[in-house]
Amino acid sequence: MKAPVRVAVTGAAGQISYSLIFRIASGSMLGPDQPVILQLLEIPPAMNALQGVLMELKDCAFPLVAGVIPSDDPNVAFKDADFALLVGSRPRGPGMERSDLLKANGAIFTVQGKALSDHANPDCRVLVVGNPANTNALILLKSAPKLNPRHITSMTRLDHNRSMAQIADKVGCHSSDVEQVVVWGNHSSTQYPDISYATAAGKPVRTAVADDWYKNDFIPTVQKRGAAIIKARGASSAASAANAAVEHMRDWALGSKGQWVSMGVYSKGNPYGIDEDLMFSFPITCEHGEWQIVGGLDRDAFSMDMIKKTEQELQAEREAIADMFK
Ligand SMILES: NC(=O)C1=CN([C@@H]2O[C@H](COP(=O)(O)OP(=O)(O)OC[C@H]3O[C@@H](n4cnc5c(N)ncnc54)[C@H](O)[C@@H]3O)[C@@H](O)[C@H]2O)C=CC1
Ligand SMILES: O=C([O-])CC(=O)C(=O)O
Repeated sequence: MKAPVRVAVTGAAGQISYSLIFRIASGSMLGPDQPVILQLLEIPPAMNALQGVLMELKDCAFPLVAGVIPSDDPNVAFKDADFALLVGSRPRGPGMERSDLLKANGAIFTVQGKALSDHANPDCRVLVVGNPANTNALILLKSAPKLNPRHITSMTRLDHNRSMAQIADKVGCHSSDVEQVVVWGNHSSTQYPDISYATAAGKPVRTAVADDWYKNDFIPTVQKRGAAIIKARGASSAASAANAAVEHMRDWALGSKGQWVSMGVYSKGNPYGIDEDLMFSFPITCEHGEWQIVGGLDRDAFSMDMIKKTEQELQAEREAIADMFK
């Protein structure tokens, strides 16, 4: 057995965490030979609900759980953390855009960025899930000077997985046979799910589907899937979001085995000429605990236009938080 690693999860009594924590504890994220110490952060009014989660966690008797530390203090929850999954923040309701949450949630990420910087393992790998995830991650990056900017990421894996599933339905294959999907930009309704390089069972997808389906059905379906789930469930996606978080961290830590994944990463030094001070989702491969952007992809005029729109939205979100860093 390996030595335990410390995994911090915020919003630990919320909807996403109710799936996420149990998946991490079972070994789905870091592997069946990796014990974990779970460090679970909540706000004081939710500490009772968190006690219930702890009771259930105990009742699972997971062999890989080497300790559980619940806290309402980020300085305690992030102490020596090797991985941090930042879920805790308000979800949107019907009719809202995720960027409407910036005012309510942005401040959380200055406080938690500082706490991570001061107390976590300096190599800590961070995933921001709470919305608006890209710009919250940018706030965190700017608040956490002791962390490696390459180790702060935001989640677009759910959009990536949604894209694979939509393509599989359309061409009639299994979603696991779909490869080389890319989600560019923001986890928002401007995101660009790009099938230009995608294959399904080894065959190019772009020529197998009609242009009209791609542009007028697939792209809006993926862009608005979160809102469709809120409409159907009366609450935002939780189990699929937890699954995406597990897969994001798993592939980052253990390698994507040559597969392309989508991750929001700091854009500094990116090969596509994107503004260099954004958290932007790119095509990524992971190896040995580090990510690399897949370079050298040709983008046609349609793709360039879609990428520009999502970049501009992220620039506007950055403008909206500029006052926090004056
Ligand atoms: N990036 C993505 O793909 C996705 C992101 N999300 C986002 O994830 C976030 C969480 O969603 P749910 O779990 O469904 O919400 P939820 O409301 O069920 O749970 C959020 C939890 O965070 C806690 N919390 C609030 N402020 C906190 C703080 N400062 N520190 C620690 N905990 C805090 C709350 O007490 C609550 O228990 C939302 O912002 C949602 O929009 C949801 C789905 C996908
Ligand atoms: O749409 C939302 O607010 C929740 C979310 O981020 C998603 O399901 O992609």
